[in-house]
Amino acid sequence: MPGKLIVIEGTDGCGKATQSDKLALRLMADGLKVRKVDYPNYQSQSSALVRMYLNGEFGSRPEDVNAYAASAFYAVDRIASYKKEWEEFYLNGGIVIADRYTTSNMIHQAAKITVEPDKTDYLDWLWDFEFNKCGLPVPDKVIFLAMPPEACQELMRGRENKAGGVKDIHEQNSAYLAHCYANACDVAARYGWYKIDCISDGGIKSIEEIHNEIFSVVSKVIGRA
Ligand SMILES: Nc1ncnc2c1ncn2[C@@H]1O[C@H](COP(=O)(O)OP(=O)(O)OP(=O)(O)O)[C@@H](O)[C@H]1O
Ligand SMILES: Cc1cn([C@H]2C[C@H](O)[C@@H](COP(=O)(O)O)O2)c(=O)[nH]c1=O
Repeated sequence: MPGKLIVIEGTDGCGKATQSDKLALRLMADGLKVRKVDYPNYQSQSSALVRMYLNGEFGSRPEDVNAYAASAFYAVDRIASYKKEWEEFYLNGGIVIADRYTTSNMIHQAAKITVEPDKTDYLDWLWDFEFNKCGLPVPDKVIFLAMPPEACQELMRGRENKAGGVKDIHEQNSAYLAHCYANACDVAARYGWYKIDCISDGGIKSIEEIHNEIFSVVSKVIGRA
């Protein structure tokens, strides 16, 4: 019987790695069969086209590659990782914690499409493509870290740059990231994602506070509440 797939989502720098690592470690410490995956899978050759895109080799603006083409790059990387790294584990009952998933295409690629019905058409296409046609599992729960763009910028400034000082074409474009955040709020509501408001009383909630909220939601999903 398949296990569970839990996705931690949000815009760039909102705390996904921090929270997904913490969650996976806590579940493992509780003796559960857990695996953590993250996307893009930069270490794998399967992410070559994603890396070329984010490095600006197809154009320096996100919209230089349309939502459908860019989504296909990311989907191919995910399929390779699923087949090689976690399909068997998941189908045999393992719990998979994903830092980003198909849901990142919903946030960052759907943001390129501003008119209706084009955006809904794209979202329907993406669902059918990744889950029905390509056979990736549908998440049991998507937890959306609602961290506004200014707060994400603050967190990313405080972090050592992931790529040795070089920002990718999404990170270089603060207007695009702000637009992705607005789109993420819309998509989260459409798909019933669990939304965590990461700001309270004008400040960013602590890592521990956000973790406890995530843990309580996930405990219900895995039947441990
Ligand atoms: N709630 C928080 N309060 C304070 N600092 C935080 C919080 N959450 C994360 N951080 C810090 O913010 C930085 C960015 O967090 P993290 O790397 O987890 O984000 P991310 O969403 O995975 O980033 P990316 O989208 O670039 O992969 C890190 O230095 C992390 O320690
Ligand atoms: C998995 C995935 C990612 N993206 C976007 C989201 C980010 O802007 C970049 C990846 O950068 P990170 O900071 O290294 O996480 O790519 C996307 O558009 N679609 C996806 O499926």
